[in-house]
Amino acid sequence: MADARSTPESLPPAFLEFLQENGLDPMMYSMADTIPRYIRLKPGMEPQIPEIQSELKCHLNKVSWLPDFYAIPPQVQIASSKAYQQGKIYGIDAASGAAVLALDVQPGEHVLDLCAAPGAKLCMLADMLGDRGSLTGVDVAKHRLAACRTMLQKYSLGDHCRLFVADGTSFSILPVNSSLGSGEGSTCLKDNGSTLSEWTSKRSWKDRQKSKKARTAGSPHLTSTSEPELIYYGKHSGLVGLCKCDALRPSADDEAQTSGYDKVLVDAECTHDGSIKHIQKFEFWGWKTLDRRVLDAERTDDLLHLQLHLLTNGFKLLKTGGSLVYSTCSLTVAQNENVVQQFLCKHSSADYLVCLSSLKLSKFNRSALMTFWDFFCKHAELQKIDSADSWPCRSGSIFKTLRFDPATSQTSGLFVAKFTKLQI
Ligand SMILES: C[S@@+](CC[C@H](N)C(=O)[O-])C[C@H]1O[C@@H](n2cnc3c(N)ncnc32)[C@H](O)[C@@H]1O
Repeated sequence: MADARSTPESLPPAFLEFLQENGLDPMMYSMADTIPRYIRLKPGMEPQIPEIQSELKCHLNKVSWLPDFYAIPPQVQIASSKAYQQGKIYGIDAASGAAVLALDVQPGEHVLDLCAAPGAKLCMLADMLGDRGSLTGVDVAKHRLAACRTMLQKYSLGDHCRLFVADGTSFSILPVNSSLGSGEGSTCLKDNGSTLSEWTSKRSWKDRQKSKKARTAGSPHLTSTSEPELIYYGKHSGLVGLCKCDALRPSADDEAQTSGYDKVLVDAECTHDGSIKHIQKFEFWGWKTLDRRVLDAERTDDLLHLQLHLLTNGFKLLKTGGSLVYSTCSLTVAQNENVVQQFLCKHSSADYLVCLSSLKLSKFNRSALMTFWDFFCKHAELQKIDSADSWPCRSGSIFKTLRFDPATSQTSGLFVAKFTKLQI
């Protein structure tokens, strides 16, 4: 890392402009050397703490509000340690751990992680699930999903998991033991030869060309017509009889009501401005790679549109009574509270028009809201995150939403909102 203290003067003008537009304080990027690094210890490894401490040459400070998390000094590198290589620890920010904990996953549940890669949250979800239930990870980027598979295997957490390369805005495959079985409305994905073959995080020439094409076309994700590609399944993930519900068909909503996932995590694509480590990487690579196009995606509504669609589809795949957590590592209001508000606007007829008129919406978002209105009637509700009472975070500007930031939480920035699906 070049220097772990990006001062406001050292940040590139395009990024400073983005921060200013969003009322964010550039000073937080100078806090990197005062915020600890966090690791998660695989449950059951507690007796090995003294050995891990002596190997990392630092004390593991238990994070009192987050089980299995430890804070270590920010300069300690874990990648070359045996504890890391042998799958006893992995790096994950405490705020990310909180987003996963907010889902309150219970053994035996069916869980969907709609933007799963590179997979730290997926691993924690798999750990919470234990040896019952199922975990489905989805990501649009195949090479990033490769990292998920590597992590699941390294930490021996893959038995109940399956991974799909798919667009989370249209993904429609229900949990494995869905009551729909393999009858009408279900689909059985076949091994196309590449599914079961070993593949690595190295991307093929064809893949690279595909993403290059997508980037040139200004679209970081697959077209909604692309079929999901199953690229990993654990031996207890129940591959056969995959049930699909047509995510865009209103009646499919009924299928998901009873056969959907118990818990859904939508850790949406965002500008990553709340992640100090992410921003530092650009400093290391040279600021030029901090592409203004990524930041501009917020301005042009592309990203906000993607976030709203990911949240909407995740909610569609949720079972009645289930919970969904929406999180981003951006600190902007546009990618967090505004997305939540737009989403909620679709659920209460009383609030709907008031909301719609109060929001500064582009023509596109306004018509998208009108389209979705038919599909959702009063069955989403923001839920209080009970365990958060002891968390070092603050409330977002919408009641029951939470915000972590370096100054308040000694963590990276993260926004968390939890919804429940009510019976209608
Ligand atoms: C913030 S990262 C997720 C981090 C991940 N949850 C973790 O803990 O490691 C956002 C992810 O969303 C993925 N993504 C972007 N657009 C998507 C889409 N349309 N459908 C599914 N995933 C998408 C990106 O490839 C990226 O891996």
